[in-house]
Amino acid sequence: MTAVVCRGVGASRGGVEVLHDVDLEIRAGTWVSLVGPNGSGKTTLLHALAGLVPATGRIDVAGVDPGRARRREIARAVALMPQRPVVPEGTTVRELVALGRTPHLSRFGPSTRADREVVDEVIAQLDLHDFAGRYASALSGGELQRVVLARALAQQPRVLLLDEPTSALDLGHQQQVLDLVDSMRRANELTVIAAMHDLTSAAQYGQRLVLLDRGRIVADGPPAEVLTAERLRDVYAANVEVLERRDGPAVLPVRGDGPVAAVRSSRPARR
Ligand SMILES: Nc1ncnc2c1ncn2[C@@H]1O[C@H](COP(=O)(O)OP(=O)(O)OP(=O)(O)O)[C@@H](O)[C@H]1O
Repeated sequence: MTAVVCRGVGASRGGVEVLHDVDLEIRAGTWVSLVGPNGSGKTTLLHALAGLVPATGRIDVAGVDPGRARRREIARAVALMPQRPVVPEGTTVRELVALGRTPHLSRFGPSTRADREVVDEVIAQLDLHDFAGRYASALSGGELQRVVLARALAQQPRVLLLDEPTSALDLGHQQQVLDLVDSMRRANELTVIAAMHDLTSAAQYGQRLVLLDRGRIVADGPPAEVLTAERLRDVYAANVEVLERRDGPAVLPVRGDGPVAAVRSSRPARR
């Protein structure tokens, strides 16, 4: 089953078109890692999928057109874990996570026991017990990132959009969070689209990598095909070595004498 379709999608920010002619078709239950340099349009694409920025072309996310559907309908299909979460002052961690249930509540109705169980479960899964009663605004960046992921998971979406989900996390929490999302993907046929800067993690968790450059998709396929040293030099202006490993390619930055010097690869570069 197809979970996400984009046909000729474009989007503008501040009056400038920053996303051009994006075509994507994603099967339900797939993890797609969205990669690309700063400003290449990853956040804009995620926001277009979540109906937060207007887009041209056609978008279908779990049967919903995010440009036309009501917020509540969109929020039942898609959850976004934003790069820069906004936390209402005076909200506890538990209250913030419980906000994820809002699209499922009957209008003005109270939460049900099932809603509270979902909240309890994600709090346990993300090890947030000790924080549950604290104000979210008083958490560290990494703690807040886990809380915001918990809110997105409590939403029980069919498509989960993650915008740099581990940027503030230590190594252990990075693995914990990515493994948890992956286990939910497998268990519930959840579709995951994650903008990630760490290309090795992006390749480890994504069955498919979509590489954006200046608002266009320039490569789309299995990680080992997308991540070549030559392509990364072209797109990122970076010196890297791409190592072939059992669980996917690993991208190792190589110190050069200047920008894009001496690019080497452990296998022939492809484009
Ligand atoms: N609110 C805005 N107003 C004007 N321009 C914007 C706005 N938001 C983003 N842009 C511009 O749109 C382009 C795409 O930005 P976007 O945030 O989608 O990139 P990104 O790939 O997510 O970048 P990063 O990796 O740095 O998070 C950039 O040139 C950015 O400066």
